[in-house]
Amino acid sequence: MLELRGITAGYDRHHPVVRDVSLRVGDGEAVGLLGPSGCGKSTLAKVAALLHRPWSGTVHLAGEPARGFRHRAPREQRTRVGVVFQQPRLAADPRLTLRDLIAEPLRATGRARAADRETGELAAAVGLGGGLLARRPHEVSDGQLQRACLARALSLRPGLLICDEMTAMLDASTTAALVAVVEEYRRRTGAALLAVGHDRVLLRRWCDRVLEYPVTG
Ligand SMILES: Nc1ncnc2c1ncn2[C@@H]1O[C@H](COP(=O)(O)OP(=O)(O)OP(=O)(O)O)[C@@H](O)[C@H]1O
Repeated sequence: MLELRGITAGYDRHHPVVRDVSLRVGDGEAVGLLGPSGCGKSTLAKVAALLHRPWSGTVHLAGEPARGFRHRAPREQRTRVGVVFQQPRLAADPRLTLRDLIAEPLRATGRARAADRETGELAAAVGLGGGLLARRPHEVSDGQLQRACLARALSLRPGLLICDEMTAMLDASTTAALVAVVEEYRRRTGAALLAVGHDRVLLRRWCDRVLEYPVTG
């Protein structure tokens, strides 16, 4: 589903933060990526989600080479990947209600009717009560906001879900609930998972395979 070959990436021309990394996530497979803080895991996750252009190397999604990154990534490739980041308050637009946050990708892809119908179902699937959907990010807890971000990431039914330290800020019961939602989604759709994090025990329990940074295959 995802193949990264020889990825080198960074933010300042002279200091790559990811150096020649290769990694493969097969169809339906769950791969964990462990590594110390600052080693470049999130940067690699952004490259895999087509949100950051690597300096060199190739990204294949569902067998096709990436045809662009960031705003140049074609929609049909971008929507194959759902991403949930560590800090929902940085990822979520503070002006949107949780309902609009979840519905936005469906509306943006011309499915406004489906958005009206499916937003409640997506919210229920991640354990968000309907009463919370009219609230904005500052009016809910981190756990509730992260549930909304997960519902949004699943809204376009991606074949690959990338969870970049999705549960790092959450307590044990919310972590277990969100992992269960991802598991149920994967069971139903056969989607693949790339889970990035520091929690070795969680990643070992959650994933078919756990890679340690630096990874080469
Ligand atoms: N947008 C950015 N602009 C400049 N430098 C950045 C940017 N994002 C990350 N970096 C730098 O790139 C390096 C790798 O960061 P990255 O977030 O990929 O690491 P990480 O392994 O995910 O860390 P953590 O586990 O702490 O989240 C760090 O030195 C960081 O300061």
